[in-house]
Amino acid sequence: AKLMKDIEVPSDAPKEILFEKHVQFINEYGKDEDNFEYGMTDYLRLSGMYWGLTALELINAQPSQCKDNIIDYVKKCQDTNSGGISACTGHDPHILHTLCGIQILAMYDRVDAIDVEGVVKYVKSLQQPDGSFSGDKWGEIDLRFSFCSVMTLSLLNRLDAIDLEKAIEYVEKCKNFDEGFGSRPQSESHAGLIFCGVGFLSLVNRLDIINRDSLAWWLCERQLPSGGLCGRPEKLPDVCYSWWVLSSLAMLGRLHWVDGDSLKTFILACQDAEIGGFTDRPGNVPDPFHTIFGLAALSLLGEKHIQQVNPTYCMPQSVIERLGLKPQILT
Ligand SMILES: COc1ccc(S(=O)(=O)N2Cc3cc(-c4ccc(C=O)o4)ccc3N(Cc3cncn3C)C[C@H]2Cc2ccc(O)cc2)cc1
Ligand SMILES: [Zn+2]
Repeated sequence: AKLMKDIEVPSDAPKEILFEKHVQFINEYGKDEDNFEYGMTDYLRLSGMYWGLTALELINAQPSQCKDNIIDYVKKCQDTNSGGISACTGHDPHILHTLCGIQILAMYDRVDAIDVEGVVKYVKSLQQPDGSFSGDKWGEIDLRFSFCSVMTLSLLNRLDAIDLEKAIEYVEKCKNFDEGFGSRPQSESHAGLIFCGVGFLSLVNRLDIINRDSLAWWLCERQLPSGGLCGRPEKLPDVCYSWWVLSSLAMLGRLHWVDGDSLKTFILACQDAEIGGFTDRPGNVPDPFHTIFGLAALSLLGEKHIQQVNPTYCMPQSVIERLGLKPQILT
């Protein structure tokens, strides 16, 4: 039989959630100027802020930065003539960072702080004649950008601004024979893109397009003996795939098909006991990206000391309810 690539969960790995360590890790991340992280993550600063701030919100902790400074930073990242939002002042706007900026403002109920019409104009400008979306003015097309565009507009209650039927038509073209999704039509199925495809259809109430049990089966096939989930066959487990696979299963009403106990053990083992935060797999370097997806996955697995997370938006359920948003979830 083919040897399955997997890892061993170390026996001395953490077995409970190190809440205080994670608060410290997020609040101190990237502060220390001479450590390599500082300059490295300029190009994804606003995304890093969304990942860190949402992690803190889910574990009921406060950011060390005051909320007005955070709001002001998002405002400073909005590009006046395109309306798009950049990761960092002086960088080009991109839909990935535009979404993160809107997610941060929505979480703090401060969407009024920026030029909403400008954001709507920017997202509209990204839609192509075939219904697809580019990520920015340079024109790269990816299913991720369809998902981020529609999520951004749904948070602003402005889905009327785009050709939704064409957008849905394009996403249907990205569905593969295994019911999974890739970046573009005929691209290989990958758990991260499946999350984008399922999330998009959840936002537009069209999960009927998917053969639910075939896709749920493909997703559960990603679980390895270590309990961890991987993104494609023959790949190593990684905690962020816990989120892409679990949230997709949650939207499809098949979360119970995965072995939650062994997955929880794997996720807990990805915590850094020294400095806090989650890594992609036990023993590696923690970062805010894997921290939010580790905590959000634990929330989906029913961890009672973590706030309920919405599987479609990866935001606190209380925020989605306050905004009156009802993404489709199959039961
Ligand atoms: C460290 O190497 C990378 C590689 C890709 C990226 S990415 O921006 O294209 N991206 C998100 C991502 C972020 C981090 C990270 C490090 C520090 C911080 C601070 O907040 O965030 C790390 C990885 C990462 N990846 C790569 C990855 C994760 N697991 C496996 N891999 C190969 C994902 C990548 C794509 C992406 C996914 C979701 C999303 O909302 C935005 C981008 C960033 C750093
Ligand atoms: Zn990862």
